[in-house]
Amino acid sequence: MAKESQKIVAVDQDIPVIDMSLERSRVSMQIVKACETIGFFKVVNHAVDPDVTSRMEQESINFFAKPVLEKKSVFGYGLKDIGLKGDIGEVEYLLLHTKPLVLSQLSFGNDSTNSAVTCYVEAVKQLACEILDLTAEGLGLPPHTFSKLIRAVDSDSVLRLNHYPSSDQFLSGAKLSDMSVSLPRVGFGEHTDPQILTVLRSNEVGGLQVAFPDGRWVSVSPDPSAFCVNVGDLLQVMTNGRFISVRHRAVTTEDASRLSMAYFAGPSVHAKIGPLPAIITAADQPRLYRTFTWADYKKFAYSLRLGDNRLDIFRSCVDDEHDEIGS
Ligand SMILES: O=C(O)CCC(=O)C(=O)O
Ligand SMILES: [Fe+2]
Repeated sequence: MAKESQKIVAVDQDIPVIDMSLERSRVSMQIVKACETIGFFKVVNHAVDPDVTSRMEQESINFFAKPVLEKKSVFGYGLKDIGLKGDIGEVEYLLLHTKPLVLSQLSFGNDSTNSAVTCYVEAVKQLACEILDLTAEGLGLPPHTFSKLIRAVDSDSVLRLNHYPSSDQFLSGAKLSDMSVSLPRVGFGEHTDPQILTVLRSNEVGGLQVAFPDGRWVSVSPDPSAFCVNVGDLLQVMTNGRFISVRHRAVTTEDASRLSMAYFAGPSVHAKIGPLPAIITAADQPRLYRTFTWADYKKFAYSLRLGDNRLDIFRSCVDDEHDEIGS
């Protein structure tokens, strides 16, 4: 039996759904509240053109329908192995760097693929920056405090396409006659996202679950017209722990395959990340994290398992650092 702390609720009525068309100050307050209480929310009535999303989705479907050998020849493709430390899941994925030059010369698909990916990345980047600007405003910070890190020419943001096959097509080779396939399978194990902010869109098949501070795992109902947004580790650090980098996971339970497209908005590898002085001063709080570069953080994160807590090592022991953050 599931422990109380791991209880799953079937509905996601506790997940904030933020209507981006509402009055700006209201949206910004709602975003800040969601980031502080859960670290996760959905946005609707956003500015991403549905045609741009559909084209990206179709390119993803086309890619995952290719023979495995062909997919394996594409840089960034992964089958079941997540990271380098032995984590596995019922997932195949394609990880793409979002630098314009990389996107204009993809090693799969054709010109139309390149254009679909470029347009989608631009659209979700705009959305991530808009959400981050609203976040900064809600915190009383200069509007571009966070988004300037994403807009930097050498921003290290990535797009990951995840494909979770239906339960009758498990990658592990299990068959429907196998009783265990009716149980949820781990698609993408429990983790936090390392970057600043994640903007994720999925098809109509569910599977994403988020951990609430009270210990519940809440299943997120799929809505292809919405985007799921979650706080990443770096935003937790920059807000000195005021925002929660939410733990989440994806399970496969349905007889249909799930496709998710996650844009991870990150800074340049050289960017210095640490609690923002304005946040520490405003809350009159001790500084919880030391300053580090995104390169330092990534190097350390690669040495850990997917579900490990990566932030503890960056906890502050001293209170005397005043490096310029985000430079
Ligand atoms: O597919 C999902 O809904 C979750 C994927 C995810 O958490 C990730 O790619 O980091
Ligand atoms: Fe994630």
